[in-house]
Amino acid sequence: MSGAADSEADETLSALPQQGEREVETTLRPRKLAEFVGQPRVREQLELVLESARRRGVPPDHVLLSGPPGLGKTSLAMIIAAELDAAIRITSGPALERAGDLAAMLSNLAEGDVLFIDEIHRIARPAEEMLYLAMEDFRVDVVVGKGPGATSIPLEIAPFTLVGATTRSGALTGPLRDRFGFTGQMEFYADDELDRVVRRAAMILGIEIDAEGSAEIAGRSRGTPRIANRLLRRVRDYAEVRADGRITREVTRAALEVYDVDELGLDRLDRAVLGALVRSFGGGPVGVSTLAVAVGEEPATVEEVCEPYLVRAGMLARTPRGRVATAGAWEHLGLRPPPDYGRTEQSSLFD
Ligand SMILES: Nc1ncnc2c1ncn2[C@@H]1O[C@H](COP(=O)(O)OP(=O)(O)OP(=O)(O)O)[C@@H](O)[C@H]1O
Ligand SMILES: [Mg+2]
Repeated sequence: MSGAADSEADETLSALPQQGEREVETTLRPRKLAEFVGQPRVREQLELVLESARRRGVPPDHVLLSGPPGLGKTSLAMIIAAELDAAIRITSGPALERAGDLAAMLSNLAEGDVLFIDEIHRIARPAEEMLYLAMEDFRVDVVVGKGPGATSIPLEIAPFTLVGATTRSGALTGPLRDRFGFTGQMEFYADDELDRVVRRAAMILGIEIDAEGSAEIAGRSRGTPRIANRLLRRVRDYAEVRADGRITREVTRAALEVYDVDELGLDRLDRAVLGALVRSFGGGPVGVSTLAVAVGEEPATVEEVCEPYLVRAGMLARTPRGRVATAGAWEHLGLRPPPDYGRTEQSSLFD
């Protein structure tokens, strides 16, 4: 496999948004809860939260949306605002470096607005502390002046609903987490749900696709709508250039062969992680930082982007002592696990 093919596959399968993808993502974003495919639990819970608030005529409790990239957290945040007929103000944890930035946003909110903070686990400490009071009492303390003469002026803000999104709810501090009235835990999508995502996107983009074609794309999308939509566009390219424009199973298979997407939808990084785990560490257990160094990646990327799907695909187990490859991982790499594998130290770790 050449390096170029590697990086291409990498981008095709990354759950993170790629350059220039924002626009098409906006086109494909569901606008209403009813249009939002999958996540039946979160959807039902949210429906109740929103409907009850609507009936009482108050802004709903603050909502935290948690889950791996590309599962629809931003889409849901916008849907929440749309369902409430409310304006949405959008910012992100890294953008709120100074408490003053947050104070300005908060004091500009109108009653019932939705404030969406993406990557809320990356919010700086002073802004986070300001958020506590804002979430609880709809108040901010603005500090005026410096040194001994500084005074703090309490400022009322309009009742609003905070929607936070995070790929790492574990990285949130307890006090912040406790101030959300509802946490929606986003799960990976089932194949039939992704199939609906693909068919919906094909319709919006005017792509002709048959049932087998969309099922094939769905099955290789790592449980992630963002990847499903991206694979659809890459298969569309192939269909237009090398076939008659229509997406069938054969066209999909041939296209994904070109893009180096395997049947499980694993990408270069996934395979590198599994490969290192199996070949360099005998299947583990090994710490995530060590594993990340072995594949030349940030531990956070391995942990947040790569691992959740490997765990779900039954390739990797997270244990208190480190990461462990399952027998299935060896087999997926075309290797045979050692004869006693799974019956020795690792087996007790799978529990
Ligand atoms: N339930 C869904 N139904 C249809 N399309 C969806 C759904 N969820 C996500 N998508 C599609 O996937 C794309 C990515 O979703 P979104 O940006 O909401 O994910 P995210 O969880 O916010 O990702 P990140 O963690 O990277 O911010 C959207 O543009 C949308 O087209
Ligand atoms: Mg998002």
